[in-house]
Amino acid sequence: MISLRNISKAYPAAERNVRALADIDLDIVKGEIFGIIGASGAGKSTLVRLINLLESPSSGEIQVDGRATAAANGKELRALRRDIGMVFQHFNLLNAKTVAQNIAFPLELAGELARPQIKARVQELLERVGLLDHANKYPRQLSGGQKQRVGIARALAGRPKILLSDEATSALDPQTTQSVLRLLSEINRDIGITIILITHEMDVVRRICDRVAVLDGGRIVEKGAVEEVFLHPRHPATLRLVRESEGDEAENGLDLAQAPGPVYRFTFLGDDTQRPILGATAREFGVDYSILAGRVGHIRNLPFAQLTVALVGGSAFGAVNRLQAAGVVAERLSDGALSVTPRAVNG
Ligand SMILES: Nc1ncnc2c1ncn2[C@@H]1O[C@H](COP(=O)(O)OP(=O)(O)OP(=O)(O)O)[C@@H](O)[C@H]1O
Repeated sequence: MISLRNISKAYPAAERNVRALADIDLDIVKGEIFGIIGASGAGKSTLVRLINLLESPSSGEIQVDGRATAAANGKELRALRRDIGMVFQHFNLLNAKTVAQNIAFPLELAGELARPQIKARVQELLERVGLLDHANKYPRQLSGGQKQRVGIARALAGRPKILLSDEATSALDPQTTQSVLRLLSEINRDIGITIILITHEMDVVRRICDRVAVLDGGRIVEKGAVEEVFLHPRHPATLRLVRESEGDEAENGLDLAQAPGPVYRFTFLGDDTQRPILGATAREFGVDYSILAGRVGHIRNLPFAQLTVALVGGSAFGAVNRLQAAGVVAERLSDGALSVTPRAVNG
């Protein structure tokens, strides 16, 4: 759908060039929701300007739908840009136009549809984003969430192949954020549009993304299925973003040397969270366990539970093996060595 091959971007500066992005390789697949997450200054905005073809990379190649963008002339570039609908953090609505006029605006600019067709399309989009009753209001009469729904409808107006959302929920409160994310997820499901979601919040990624790439210092430091990256972060930048989203300092302050036995982190995903497997295994192998830290929640609609426990007495080895055989991911945290048994996840 869209691929970035060995992309670097440097900005000229007085002393030496600022390198905003380096060695970026990404393949975003048709129909997926792909998250790009990074802290402030990681290079997200630069990446957005490259993906929406407003700037070109210093080196490397960007392809949209198999078409190389570098060689595109003015007309081709405009056509490629129209394949990408943009949703902005601060909505970027025209204040002097109504909701319906804002949504119609890109269609009028494109000049391909007659007035009645535009009207029908706007109506369809208003319904899609739940704003039928607000068509004639002006942006100042809308809540933040409603403004973003207008932004989403406008981005979809020209039937783009990709929706590029740049911090679309960053200006919204948590509840409104959830409803906007739900809308994006429904749109992805219903019309199969590819969504690229740029954010600094792991929570946004956890709620709706299929895959994620973590940007740090202009490089991708980790990428994969959200289940894998969120539950088993390997890079310190990813760990920081996960901890930030969870407000979870528990494992941070853990003194492994003080634990009553070897410490493991067990991860249960999907149906495994419903099975009483931990207690049954502990009984079978005569192992006691004390819970030192934990988190439970959902990744998209998939439940997960992650428990950090010290195993005491009995056959810890046998118990861990049994859990692993049952599909539980076990990571040993004590003795300095972290051994991970990766779980098979989609993607
Ligand atoms: N036009 C520019 N000229 C010079 N340097 C730039 C330019 N745009 C970005 N940079 C530099 O590139 C790096 C990445 O910036 P970018 O704005 O892409 O990060 P970001 O992840 O979007 O940050 P934020 O979340 O704070 O907006 C920074 O060091 C920034 O100072």
